[in-house]
Amino acid sequence: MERTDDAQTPTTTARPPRAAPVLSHREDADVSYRTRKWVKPEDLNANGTLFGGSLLRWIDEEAAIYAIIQLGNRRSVTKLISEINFLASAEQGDMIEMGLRAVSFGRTSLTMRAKVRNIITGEVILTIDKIVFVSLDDDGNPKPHGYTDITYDRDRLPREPSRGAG
Ligand SMILES: CC(=O)SCCNC(=O)CCNC(=O)[C@H](O)C(C)(C)COP(=O)(O)OP(=O)(O)OC[C@H]1O[C@@H](n2cnc3c(N)ncnc32)[C@H](O)[C@@H]1OP(=O)(O)O
Repeated sequence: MERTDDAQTPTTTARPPRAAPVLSHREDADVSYRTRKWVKPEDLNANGTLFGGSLLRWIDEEAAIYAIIQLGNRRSVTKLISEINFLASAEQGDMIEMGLRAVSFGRTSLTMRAKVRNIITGEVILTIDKIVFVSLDDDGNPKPHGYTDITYDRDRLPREPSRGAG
């Protein structure tokens, strides 16, 4: 039986060669870039470009680790992710980097902004104005974290005496 257009496997159209973009190393005005990812076949959507769900999973994990370090509490959970604006995409083999910055510290929460860019094309893939994480107590209720600004060290990480001791 002849295949219809809808049934065809998507193919990636070759990008015309272009000069490598000059990206600032790890910082821009909005965020500090942290984790880089390589776009693999399992990360693609039916259009043959980066699947938004994969990207959101990576960002949520990145934000969770950032919040845990900033709030000094492993029980920090995603409360809110604001509008996600997909501006560009990435193809198999591209490398992307994810950036975050703390915007404000509340009593129990931390608000961050996120940006993802394509290292190969230099394009911004998405921006998220607000990602809110909440610090929880052992009963799962919001717990005051006591912090008002960013730490650049690992000094808030909760210590577990039974682990890592000589
Ligand atoms: C890493 C992960 O993937 S975690 C998995 C996904 N996340 C979850 O499962 C969390 C499920 N949600 C919950 O358990 C609850 O909503 C909780 C415990 C997080 C919060 O409960 P709430 O009843 O909203 O708590 P409460 O009203 O006290 O608000 C807690 C904080 O969140 C903030 N907050 C609550 N709702 C919002 C909102 N819509 N937008 C922004 N901030 C909000 C509050 O301002 C408060 O911050 P502050 O103390 O710094 O002022």
